[in-house]
Amino acid sequence: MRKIEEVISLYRKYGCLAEPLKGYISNQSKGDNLILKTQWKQTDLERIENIKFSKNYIVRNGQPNQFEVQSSNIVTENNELWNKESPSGRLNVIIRNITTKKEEEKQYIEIWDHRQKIKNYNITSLEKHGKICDPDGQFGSVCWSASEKNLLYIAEKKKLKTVSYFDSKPNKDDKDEEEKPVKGQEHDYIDDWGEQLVGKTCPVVCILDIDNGDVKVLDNILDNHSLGQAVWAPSDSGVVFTGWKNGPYRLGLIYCPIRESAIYYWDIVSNKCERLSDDTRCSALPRFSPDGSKLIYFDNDIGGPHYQCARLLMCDWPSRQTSVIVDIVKEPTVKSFPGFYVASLPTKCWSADNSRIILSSVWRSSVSLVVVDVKDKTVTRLKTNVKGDAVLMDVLTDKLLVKCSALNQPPYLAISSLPVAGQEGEITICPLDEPIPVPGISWEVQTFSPTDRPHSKFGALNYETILLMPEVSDVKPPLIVFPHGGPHAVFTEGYMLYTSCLIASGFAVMYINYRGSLGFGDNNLRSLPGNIGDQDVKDCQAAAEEVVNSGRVNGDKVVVFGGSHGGFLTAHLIGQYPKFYKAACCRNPVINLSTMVGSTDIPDWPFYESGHPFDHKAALNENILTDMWRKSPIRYIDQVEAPCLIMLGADDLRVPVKQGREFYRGLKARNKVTRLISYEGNSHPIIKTDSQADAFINMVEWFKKYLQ
Ligand SMILES: CC(=O)N[C@@H](C)C(=O)N[C@@H](C)C(=O)N[C@@H](C)C(=O)O
Repeated sequence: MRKIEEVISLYRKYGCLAEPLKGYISNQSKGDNLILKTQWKQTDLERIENIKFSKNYIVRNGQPNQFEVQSSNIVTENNELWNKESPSGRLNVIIRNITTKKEEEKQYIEIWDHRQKIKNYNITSLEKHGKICDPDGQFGSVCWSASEKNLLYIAEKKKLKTVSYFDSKPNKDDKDEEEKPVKGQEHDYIDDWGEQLVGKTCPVVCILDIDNGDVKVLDNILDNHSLGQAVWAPSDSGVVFTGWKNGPYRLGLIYCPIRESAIYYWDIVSNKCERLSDDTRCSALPRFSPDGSKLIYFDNDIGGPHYQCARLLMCDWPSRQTSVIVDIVKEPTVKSFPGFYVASLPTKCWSADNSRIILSSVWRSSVSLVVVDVKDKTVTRLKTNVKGDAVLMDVLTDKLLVKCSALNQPPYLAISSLPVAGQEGEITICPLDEPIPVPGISWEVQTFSPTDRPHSKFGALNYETILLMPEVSDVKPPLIVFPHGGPHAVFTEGYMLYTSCLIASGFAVMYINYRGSLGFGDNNLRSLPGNIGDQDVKDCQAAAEEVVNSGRVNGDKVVVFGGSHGGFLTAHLIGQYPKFYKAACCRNPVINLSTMVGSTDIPDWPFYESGHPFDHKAALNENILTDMWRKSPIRYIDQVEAPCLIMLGADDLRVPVKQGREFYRGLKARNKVTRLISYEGNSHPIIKTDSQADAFINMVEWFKKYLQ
């Protein structure tokens, strides 16, 4: 293992690489020449901040899949919330966040042509709505009308002004009723959508008239709903959007596409709103075909596992007839299509001839490009000529802009071509910049079939691990067992900074996609709820023992690391197998399911994952309390021997700091070696520039100390 000074310099090197955030193929692209507009981020550890910059490319499409690339100069922008060109490519909109000298936050919508800024609207001063939602966020979207006369965006609904009962400022009589401030409600609790959506209470659809700056706010078209993901309907006849039901109270929405939601259409002429999707399902991610004849979206159950296998549906726009294009896949084979697991979709995801959809989806332990023919409802995996994950960023005239990465390869952008229908086999990825891999990392995916522990309902299911090894190691490396969180999430063959730095520091790392992970079929995913703390723990331990018994790692130097549900598994593993692990590090761990219920933004999660039904009226009782305790790591705290480092995001609403603190106190009271680090300004993900770097070095130091 490297010295800590070397680990720090490794992190400085790999932790500050530029990473592509988003990009699109410009509508100005013509024939052979593609114009790509991309936005990047880069960590600056000296300034302790993430900077953002844009980069444009001209790609000449010579021979098929042979592209000549020129990249433009780099322009930095940190206050740009979004930059999107109009359908013709003639105009660009920039939504800008400005903090004034008086520390006021103002938002502007700027319209640019090829020469200069031609309009600049101070949206905040209009006082028509609250803050504009991040277009990349849960609710966000920014969409030009086909006419290029209007811009669709999502903003927080305007909140009532409130004043004290003792406010003596005279009420201006000219104010209409809803403008008059309300007395005595300044301290009312305002329900919001929870983790990373604090203050997001009721987003609404807004329409800006590009020419005169008027803003129309659609804040009364759908009662008691939050609106988002809005797109223009064909011929700008109205707006299609996703509506999430607000009441009776909101449950955390991020990472939880199971909150009651439906797809709606608001007609601009009638001002009427109609629901397009099934109100017994959760629907989201509406996308029109280029000719406007078809609308697709995804749906899954309301409630249940927080990520699920989703259905792909298509609405024939003229007739509004809706059909299922791709259904849930309950039990795929190791090689077959495992179903759709989609957290987001690029704005454009259709082939030029309106017959196919292209997207990225989890496919066992990787993220793959997938093509769906909406006529014959076939699903084809697009294999690429590079290892790792391929995430679709944009499609235009059957050219694909793809974000690629691998376990040893930081993310880069590439261009490729969609094969003709029926011949979707392997595609050639053409990088826009020369990929620079992290040297010395090899890996292999292993499949486990725990036939000795079949699931009571679904029988023999399998799961996978990814074992990453340092290529150059004169001794058997120590092993970090690394289960993912969720639990309905997955570790894939894409790049992760922490992992590449751990390997480069001399550790072996084993990702564990235990049963219940995404990408292995719906039955696999649903096998875990009700069995957490047992099935997932045993899956992790079986995999860890297998790799130790294989002699490839130093079995006397095994440690474990995990975040959130991965932290839950970490705490379980050191409690249930106290002699096996020499040290542990858990980030925002779930420690006690019953005490999580009253403080998390997702109280349905501890109920559902421990096998108990949930609705908004759900309350703990003696039976549930006992069962939750039995499934929680706190149950095994007396057995813990491994020194345990606990890292918390001080603002975490998902797994509140009380969980980690409960574990810390229990360990301290039992004279166990433990340390708790609380990172201010971080929520569930500990990703602030300095915090993320500090957490990594502290974790490596902790492991090195107890592996000596
Ligand atoms: C997949 C997922 O994130 N599920 C949500 C319900 C969730 O936030 N789960 C947390 C308990 C968790 O484990 N989150 C993981 C993904 C993490 O590492 O933050």
